[in-house]
Amino acid sequence: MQHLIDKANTLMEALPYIRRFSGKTIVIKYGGHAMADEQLKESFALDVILLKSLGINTVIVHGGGPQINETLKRYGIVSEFVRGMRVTDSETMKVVEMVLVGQVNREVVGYLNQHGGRAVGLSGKDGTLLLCEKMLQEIKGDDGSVEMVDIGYVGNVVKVNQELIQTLEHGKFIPVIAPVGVGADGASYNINADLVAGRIAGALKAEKLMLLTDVEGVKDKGGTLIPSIPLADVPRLIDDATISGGMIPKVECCVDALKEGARKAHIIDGRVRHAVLLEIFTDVGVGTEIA
Ligand SMILES: Nc1ncnc2c1ncn2[C@@H]1O[C@H](COP(=O)(O)OP(=O)(O)O)[C@@H](O)[C@H]1O
Ligand SMILES: CC(=O)N[C@@H](CCC(=O)OP(=O)(O)O)C(=O)O
Repeated sequence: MQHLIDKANTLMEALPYIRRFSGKTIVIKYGGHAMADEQLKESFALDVILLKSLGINTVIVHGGGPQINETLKRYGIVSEFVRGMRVTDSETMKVVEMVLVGQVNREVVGYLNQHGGRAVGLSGKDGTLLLCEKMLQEIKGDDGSVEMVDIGYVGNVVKVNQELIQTLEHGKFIPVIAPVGVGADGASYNINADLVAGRIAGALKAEKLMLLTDVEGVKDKGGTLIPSIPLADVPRLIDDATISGGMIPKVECCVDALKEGARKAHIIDGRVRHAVLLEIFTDVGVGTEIA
């Protein structure tokens, strides 16, 4: 009997969170590493469908970095990153679009729908969902000098067509967005998926932005998880290299989303089954909150 009471208690623990989030928007960035195996993909799909059934508007932005790497390798194209952004020439851009829009997006939509969801796949080009401009990357030299580097077809989001997302939400659909945007000239741009999720969360004034990744959260130099990072500490943690590589766009996009009006931002471990539910519906929370 006790285990049944424990189950009921667990459900009751979720009640205040259901009340708080019902009718609100949560933006989830589903990283390429978090799609590691079949069980994880299934638990992610079920989590999202549960949120939607509880009346929580859920918007998915997916990544696909490892999947792009695999295909580029097959084509013999070498790829490098500058501060977590892939240097993207026109040949690389074709592969990025093919993998993100033609493969990963289809797969995420397929999983959600197969488990009973009403997912609709979009790229940032559909309905000009993500209008972009070319991003230049800032490189700081050891002498304190700053150089702006052209990294090709890498985009910064200048405008989000939030009306398109809201139309889908009102129709009870789950938007699943591939991080490929369009420039004013019609060119395709590769956008870091964290950045897209952050801009969408900001534009929608989301209740929560969740970035699912392949580590427990943000760690200090000793490798210990930092549960909460105040906004003001982020530049220092990047400057002293506590935060590096792919974690830089993650924390920066959390900061941007919060400044734009999103209420909370979390970086959590997508390798844990039901990570999304644990973060939203339990008192403990998981990962790192940028506060
Ligand atoms: N302070 C830090 N805490 C945790 N991970 C960090 C930190 N600094 C850099 N990283 C790196 O960032 C990676 C996550 O970024 P990335 O590989 O781009 O993830 P994703 O594919 O989920 O977007 C981690 O696997 C880790 O190697
Ligand atoms: C500009 C840039 O770096 N774009 C990313 C887009 C995919 C992505 O962000 O995927 P993950 O979240 O799985 O890393 C890339 O080309 O890998």
